[in-house]
Amino acid sequence: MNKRELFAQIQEKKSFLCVGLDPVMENIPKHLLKYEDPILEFNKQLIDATKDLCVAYKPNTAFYESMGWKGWRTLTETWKYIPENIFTIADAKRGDIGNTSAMYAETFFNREKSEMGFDAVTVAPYMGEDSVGPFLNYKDKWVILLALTSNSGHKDFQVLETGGQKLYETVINTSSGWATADQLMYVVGATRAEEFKQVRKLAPDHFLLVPGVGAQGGSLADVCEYGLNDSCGLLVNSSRGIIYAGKGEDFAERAREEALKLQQEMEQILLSAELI
Ligand SMILES: O=c1ccn([C@@H]2O[C@H](COP(=O)(O)O)[C@@H](O)[C@H]2O)c(=O)[nH]1
Repeated sequence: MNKRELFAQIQEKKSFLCVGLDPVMENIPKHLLKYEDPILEFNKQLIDATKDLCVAYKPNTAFYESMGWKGWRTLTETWKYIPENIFTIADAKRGDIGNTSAMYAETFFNREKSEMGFDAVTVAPYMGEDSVGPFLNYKDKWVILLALTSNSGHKDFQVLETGGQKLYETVINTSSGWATADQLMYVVGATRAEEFKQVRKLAPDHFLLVPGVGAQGGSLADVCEYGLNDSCGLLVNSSRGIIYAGKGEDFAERAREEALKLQQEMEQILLSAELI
């Protein structure tokens, strides 16, 4: 899905919500345990309940990888279940020397080989251009580079001054020369709302993937104050706040209610910004 198509989806659904699919077996409602793959069933019901309210799904691969080969199967089947017109993000935070990155890229992008064809993968910038390049070789796919993350540890490196600017600013400045805003997004945490003005100075046209709303306490309104651009430019993620809104048989309805609250807030924001 290209940038124009993504914005068209946002306008049609009046939403820039990304639902994070981060399931943990201990939190799966008990009545689903009778299924052969309870987590897949959980994900399917969540997708059915939210697919008209969101424009993206973001499974974090750690939640699947931790279950070994069965987890990879669940991830693959979850990806296959997501409707084709919804943007899919493998939150895998990969990046290695070139030939290894090429294998990571195949894992998430090469449907013929791995049976998964995500639209985007999250990538760590630390190893530099040759580690990101193999992902960018897939011209119809997206790289979402970690810039300013939502966790408290962001301060250990990302805001340190290097050559007169913060490290995350260097990441954006340098990497924006590697690909256009049609192929590159940045992760910027909702908990870093005070930095969005600066991020937008450096990356005016890029989409930003924004985790940290919901369980981590970030504010959608604060993010949007400076985060929006003329293509919306934001995919705002909530995982636990949506998928664990309810713990019983009505978990999917409760998840829908939480997703709806965010979608309705997003609709008002898009209207105020005259983007719909
Ligand atoms: O800076 C970052 C980068 C990634 N994440 C991931 O997003 C979700 C957030 O989940 P919540 O339950 O909504 O807190 C999760 O997969 C993180 O690993 C992030 O939070 N911050």
